[in-house]
Amino acid sequence: MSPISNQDPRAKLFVALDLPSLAEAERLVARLGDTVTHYKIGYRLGYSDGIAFGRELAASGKSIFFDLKLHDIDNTVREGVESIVKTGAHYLTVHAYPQTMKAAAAGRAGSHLKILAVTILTSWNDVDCAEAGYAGSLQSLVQSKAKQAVALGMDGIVCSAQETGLLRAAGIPDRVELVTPGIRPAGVDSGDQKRIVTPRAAIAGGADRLVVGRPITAVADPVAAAQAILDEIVMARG
Ligand SMILES: O=c1ccn([C@@H]2O[C@H](COP(=O)(O)O)[C@@H](O)[C@H]2O)c(=O)[nH]1
Repeated sequence: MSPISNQDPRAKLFVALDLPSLAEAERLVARLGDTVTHYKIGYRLGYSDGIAFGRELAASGKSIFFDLKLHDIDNTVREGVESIVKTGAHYLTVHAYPQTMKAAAAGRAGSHLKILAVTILTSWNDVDCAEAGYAGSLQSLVQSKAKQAVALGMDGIVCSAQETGLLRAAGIPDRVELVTPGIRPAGVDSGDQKRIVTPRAAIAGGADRLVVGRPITAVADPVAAAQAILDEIVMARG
């Protein structure tokens, strides 16, 4: 499979393979076929067969995003990132703590792996930030973490699509990708997500890539659900 252009709407959509088993993930990827070109592998699959599966998908031409949200002592983060580089994956997340981001930058040096810094989870709101001991508003936290991530050489920021305008206005440069989970088509259950945006509004508001799990993986017709989101992406671009 030749690499798809960034202008192709499929390059904007990462489907989160949060499935209970490798067999179910393989079945879903086969069913989605060429409709989906970008996949995210997180804790659920990553802690079982997901790393090997991601390596296989990357070799077959899919774009792979390991959402492992690393945060550990520097040496462990650096060595973990070095292992992920060897899988051929394209993206990896780390939590946006300065030491962790510096270690991740060292681990991926000289490779094509892009490191994304997770600011504040999209399942959090202001109350959750206060409960975790943060002072200041959620938006100001996202902004300061994003600025620090850019200063430390991160390639992208994970935030809600509610914050993309704010981040660009605050000077986050265009070369830094804004990757946004918490995407919900109109009328779809938000589940545990607290900062949700529709696919169309997210793209119109400046999100570079959307991360979508359950609205595609937990429905009767995942191909139709993915296609409807791709249609919204096209509509948003006018
Ligand atoms: O802030 C964050 C960071 C990561 N995620 C991940 O994205 C998907 C979203 O799945 P849905 O089923 O569409 O809610 C999931 O894998 C999360 O771990 C996030 O939601 N928010």
